[in-house]
Amino acid sequence: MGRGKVKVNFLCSFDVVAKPDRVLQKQYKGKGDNGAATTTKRTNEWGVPSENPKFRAYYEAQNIMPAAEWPAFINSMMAPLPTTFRVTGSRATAQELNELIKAQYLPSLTGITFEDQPIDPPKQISWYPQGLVWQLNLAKRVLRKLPEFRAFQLFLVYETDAGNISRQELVSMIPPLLLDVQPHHIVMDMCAAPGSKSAQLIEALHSGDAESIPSGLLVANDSDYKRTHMLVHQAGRLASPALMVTNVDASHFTNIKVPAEPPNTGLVNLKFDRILADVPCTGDGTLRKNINIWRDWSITAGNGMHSLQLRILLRGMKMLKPGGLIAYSTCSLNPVENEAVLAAAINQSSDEFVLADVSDRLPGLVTRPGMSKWTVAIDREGTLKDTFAEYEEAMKDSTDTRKRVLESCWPPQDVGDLHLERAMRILPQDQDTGAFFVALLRKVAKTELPSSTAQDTTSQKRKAEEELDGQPGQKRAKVEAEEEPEGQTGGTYAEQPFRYIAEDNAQMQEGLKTLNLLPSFPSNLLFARSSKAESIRSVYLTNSILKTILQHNDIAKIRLINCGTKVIADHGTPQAGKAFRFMHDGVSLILPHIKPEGILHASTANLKILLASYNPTFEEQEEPFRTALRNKTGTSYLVRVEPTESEILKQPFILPLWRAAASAGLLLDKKARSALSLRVFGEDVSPAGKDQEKNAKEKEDKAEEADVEAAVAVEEAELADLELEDKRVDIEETAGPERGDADVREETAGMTQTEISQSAVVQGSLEG
Ligand SMILES: C[S@@+](CC[C@H](N)C(=O)[O-])C[C@H]1O[C@@H](n2cnc3c(N)ncnc32)[C@H](O)[C@@H]1O
Repeated sequence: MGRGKVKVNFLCSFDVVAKPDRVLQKQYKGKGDNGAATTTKRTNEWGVPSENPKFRAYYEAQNIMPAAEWPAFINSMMAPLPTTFRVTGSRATAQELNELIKAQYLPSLTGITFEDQPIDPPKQISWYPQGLVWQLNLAKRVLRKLPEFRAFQLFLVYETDAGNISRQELVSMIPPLLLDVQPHHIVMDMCAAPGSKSAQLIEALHSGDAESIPSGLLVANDSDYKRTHMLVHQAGRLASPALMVTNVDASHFTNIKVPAEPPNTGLVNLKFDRILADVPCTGDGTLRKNINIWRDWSITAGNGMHSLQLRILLRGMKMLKPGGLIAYSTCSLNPVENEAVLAAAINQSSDEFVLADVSDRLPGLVTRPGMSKWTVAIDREGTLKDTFAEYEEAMKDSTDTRKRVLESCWPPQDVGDLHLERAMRILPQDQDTGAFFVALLRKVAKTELPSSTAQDTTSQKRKAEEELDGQPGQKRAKVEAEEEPEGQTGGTYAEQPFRYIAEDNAQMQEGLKTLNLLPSFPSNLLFARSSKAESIRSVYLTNSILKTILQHNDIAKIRLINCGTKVIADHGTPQAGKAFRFMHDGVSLILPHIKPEGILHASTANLKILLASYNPTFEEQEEPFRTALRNKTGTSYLVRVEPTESEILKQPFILPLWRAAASAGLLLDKKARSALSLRVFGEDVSPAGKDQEKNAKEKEDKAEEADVEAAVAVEEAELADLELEDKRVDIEETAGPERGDADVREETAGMTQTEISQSAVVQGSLEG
């Protein structure tokens, strides 16, 4: 149901239903921090009412925290969320950027005050590995007024645009960390868009040697077609030959086929080492940024999400290898979307799954244990039932044929055995974050299973499947269908084909020769996206498992949207023939396979010239780079710059270069160019940066002109006033004092000339 359609009158009183039903029966008047009733409506900084009586009553009934903590909880939920950002990329470059933040920006952001209040500098998050995450808690209004913070903000914007920094909610960073992904892991992100967690998972896959291609894989899936394209954009920043993006309903994720391990033959279903099920949810943990939830929150919405969440988790569990890990997470506080889903999934899994104890994994992160007791709202009025039996009893005479609440929404009888306390709920007041829920399930190896388990579970499983389907008669067919689910999304699949390029393809061979690539370059792993085999424009590189998958699966069935990294593109013309050039995204993949003559060496002075204009001539460059450029005959090279003068920047920059007859330019998009310039030279020397500066200068000049005009206007007005005063003096001498120039002078005392001018302009515009 779209959020916009939820209609909740949050000032209504709840119906009082006769006992023994427990009903949320408060006539809500709002509660002050001391719990006393008050009629004041809370509003947050946006002026939006930020209390919802049903929300509070429901969660008070759930006991999600001790009653004494409600004031702190509500206060946190009403406050704007601090900005958190994560330094991304390969280990060495991320560490370097982090050092830059510490050495170059942090000192200037420390010890600052605003209106006599101390301003906190960005804070490094202790529990995030290598300290790569920072939290900044500063109102925009204040930020705008502090030049040091504005400079830092500019740096963040540039590096974010260039894909080196990712703004991401702090709590959302937890599930990928718990999964502990290694470069050889086969990983799936079932509900991946917009992709911040996928980006973390890709980084983990690439956590080995920066230049080596991971042997593992990330399948990043989302059922929403448009959102998969957001995902491509986000993951594209961390372009990986081990990434594929798909667009299916995760609860029916189609089995991906791969050849069986020898000596077996034929195809088998690909099984995963790690799966993330960051499922769709009601999202009430995101109240701090999605303020409309205060108004739209519905007491039964969680029940509505439960079934899909459970089906997605169960499908993930089925695709996991024994010994593998699956993280389940939501940004909802509701136990029906959290503990209830976990309990039902564990109980339907033949003792194959256990909740992992991850309490010591992220030292410093404050979490609350998962709950083993909760209650379920069975109608919009907020009638609560503690057990399914009570619910059935209440419903026995009901003629209401609408969808019933599933039994799995309630705690199961064996809830005490499931170790739900190992799940983690994160509350906003603990570390100034959004609210979140996460748990890690481990699929036990077959050898760990008790022998009796297999039989007991078939009947349990049937019952659960029957419940999820809602129609006992249809149970069989559905169970069979689940063995070989069809990917479902609705909508046709009309993506360009993914066509691997034959190794003897003459165009490709010719093109590769001009690029100075070594025979070790995996040209067998290159594909082009086009319906015609002969049309090769953009060339993508994948790893071998991705190639195997593409060769053995119907890509329309897995609804493949994107995969691999664009490494080379053709910029030739039909007349001149192919002219391949390197793409920035693929440089680290090319580097191990390029001959020394394919790399040009440049100084930071050369780099500055390359950044400052798109195609500087050879003549503009300093030696020895100028001669090196002159002596080359090809068009596509990598340029290596050692930032030797820098204390912090130690990693060489390797950038793609296009060499024309008398000029050579970097193949970098505007944003990457600006970010690199700011990072190395402390200013944006790029053409875009200059334009921006020019625009800013023009604005300043205009403002100055306006100031001058206004000053002239003030002078003229003053002259007029003087004339007036002269006249007034004449009159006063006969008629006594009036509000005159002295009052104006008093009002403007202490104002600068510009302020006076501005006040004149404002005054003018008000009047005029
Ligand atoms: C909580 S968001 C995921 C956020 C994402 N993991 C991230 O960190 O950027 C849930 C996602 O699930 C997707 N979704 C909803 N129903 C789905 C389904 N049946 N199968 C797969 N994805 C689904 C939504 O389109 C949405 O993008």
